[in-house]
Amino acid sequence: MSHGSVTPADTPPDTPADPEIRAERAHLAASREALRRMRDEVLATETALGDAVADKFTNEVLRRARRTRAEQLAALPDVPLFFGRLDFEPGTVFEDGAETGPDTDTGGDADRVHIGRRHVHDDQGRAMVLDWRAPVSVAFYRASPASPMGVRSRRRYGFDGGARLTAYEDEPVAEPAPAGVAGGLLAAEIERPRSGPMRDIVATIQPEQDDLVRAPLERTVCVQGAPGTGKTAVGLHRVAYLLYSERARLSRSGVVVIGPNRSFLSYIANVLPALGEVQVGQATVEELLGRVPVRGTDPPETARIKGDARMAEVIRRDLWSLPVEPAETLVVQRGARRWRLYPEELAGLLAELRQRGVSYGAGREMLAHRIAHEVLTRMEAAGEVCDDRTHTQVRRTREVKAAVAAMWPKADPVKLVWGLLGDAHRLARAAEGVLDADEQAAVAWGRRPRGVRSAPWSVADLALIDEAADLIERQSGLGHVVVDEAQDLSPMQCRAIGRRAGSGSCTVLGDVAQGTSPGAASDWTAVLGHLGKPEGVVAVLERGYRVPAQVIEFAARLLPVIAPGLGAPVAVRRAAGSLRVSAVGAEAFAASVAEACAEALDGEGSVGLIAADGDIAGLHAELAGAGFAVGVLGGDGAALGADRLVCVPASLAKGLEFDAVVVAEPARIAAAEPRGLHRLYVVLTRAVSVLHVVHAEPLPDPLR
Ligand SMILES: Nc1ncnc2c1ncn2[C@@H]1O[C@H](COP(=O)(O)OP(=O)(O)OP(=O)(O)O)[C@@H](O)[C@H]1O
Repeated sequence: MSHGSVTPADTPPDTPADPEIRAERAHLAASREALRRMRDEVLATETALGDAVADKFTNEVLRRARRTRAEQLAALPDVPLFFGRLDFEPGTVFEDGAETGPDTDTGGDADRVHIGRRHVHDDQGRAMVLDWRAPVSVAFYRASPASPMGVRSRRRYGFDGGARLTAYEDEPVAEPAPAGVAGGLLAAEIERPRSGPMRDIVATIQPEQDDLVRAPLERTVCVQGAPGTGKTAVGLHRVAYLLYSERARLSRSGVVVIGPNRSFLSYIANVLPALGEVQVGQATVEELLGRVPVRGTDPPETARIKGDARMAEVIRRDLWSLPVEPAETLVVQRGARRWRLYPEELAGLLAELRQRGVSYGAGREMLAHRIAHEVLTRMEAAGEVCDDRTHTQVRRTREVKAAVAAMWPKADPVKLVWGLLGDAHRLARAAEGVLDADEQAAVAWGRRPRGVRSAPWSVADLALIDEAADLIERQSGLGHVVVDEAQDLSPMQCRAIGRRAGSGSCTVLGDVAQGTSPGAASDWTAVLGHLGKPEGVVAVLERGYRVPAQVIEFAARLLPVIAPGLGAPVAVRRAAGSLRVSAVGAEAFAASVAEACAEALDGEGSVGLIAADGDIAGLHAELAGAGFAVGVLGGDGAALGADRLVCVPASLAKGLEFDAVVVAEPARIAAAEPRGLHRLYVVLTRAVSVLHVVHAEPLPDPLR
């Protein structure tokens, strides 16, 4: 790749000498002004609001739509409106030299478009900035010497912290690019110091990522990727892309992004709004399935069995053991006459309905209808005139209701699971031949909790309740579901999420080497099967953008133990001095950690001190006592971005990143849980620039 002129970003002249930069800045300012006008227009449009009471709802909907549209058009002050430009061969984009807008006539004989986060047009409706998701923009990410897509040259821009354009880099598409990461601006973008939440990567999406981002809505995509390969980024950008290309379908059915915990969700919360998408739901699995408050935690083995797909069969059997054959004749009194249905007739109706494959609740409804129908058949045979009203009346008689209640009892998902886990005999009946005695003992509550509200519900129980709920009444699906850190989902959780997706598609993101939950997945085909999307396509991302090679090579020493057969990631950057490992004496440990933090703070950007959960409070107290401004990451993620230095419990590190990371005592992280080495792998791969490992105990074997 060859570069055009690059103005050093560290000395941005207010009136740059380079006329190209002056012209580009003018276009940026004009685009910003045009976007402001577009937004003002939306807000000023007085949609004809009706005043009749019946119109109130419509009015509210219109108002809300207007507000959303205005939010989508709000320019974020520190995010530049465009980040790239394409010069196409003339006639590729515009017919006969037509131009995109008033500022795009400097391309000589080229068709020139600026690519940005939003579509911006001028007064006459001519495009000033094309949305990165528009079909023409694809070439920005994919044009290559082998397939130039009509592009002559691609320009990327550099900006300073205030979104002021300070540099550009031209890349003639016909020239082959060297292997490794693209030009200086791309490397600079990746290394730009982090502060606060995750940001978008629209300016620098790589071809292998773009393939996944633009995969069609119908396709379920499963991305296996080493730490920092951009899985989360790909998932969020795919959402933005799908909302652009399939807006009508998805705005009806909805999209949700599922992440491992609240602090992770707050970390990624700004990415979609920065791309103009303000209406995507985000939830943890616990929130998504939360029919009861979670109060308890299961031992790992219990969690693993409760998460096993065999539990679906146990629950199905337990629920369908509820309908029982009637013992008594049903007698319906109408006026002076009595109509009888004998037990064997009722049993026939029951058996027939059980075979139908309908949900439990629907079957129950149908039973009342079938009974009423039988009674009416008899009445008609005896010469009585019946109509729909008669049917309804019969169905609603006390006798029919009582017969249905006895034969096909009402079921409630929470009570069902409560009853099942709290009754060893009932569990044994439902689990016979499915779970062995030890497994049954592991999932049963020692003693039945008094009520459903006071039960020590665990996260794993939520998926059991959800399974029961769906058997009782089928749920309707969303248009698209993105699941991040999917390797940690149990099969039962996958089933629950798959039901939310219904006939819609999923983006499944994860890394089997980072699986830390008791039932963590080692095989994506199985995950897709449990999600009910066996046709999903598994793709592998290999190039790691976050972590420098020296650091990833150190962490990858764990791979043969934690994920045999999984290839080591290929880092796109090497950075001398990016890895330090300090062995210190136990007495000097705290001071050494503090010193490592101080050194990390000398550099730019965010610093994470990661340690075993149980060590965090002590380390935080030491640091605060030594005068550091330091926060502790808690469940809500509020500490991210508040202080430059944050203490991070190892269990919350997943998915996060910091410019510099200090890892205190890896052996204790590894020893803290059954899949501790997987946790350690996660922890060691959070650094963008520098990783400093400080230890007094010996390093875990594979790292030595
Ligand atoms: N094409 C790209 N251009 C610039 N930055 C990128 C690109 N792809 C990824 N990154 C950056 O690399 C970092 C890692 O990305 P991301 O968090 O999406 O990776 P991940 O695969 O989800 O990692 P993990 O498995 O550790 O959760 C982020 O800072 C992201 O912005």
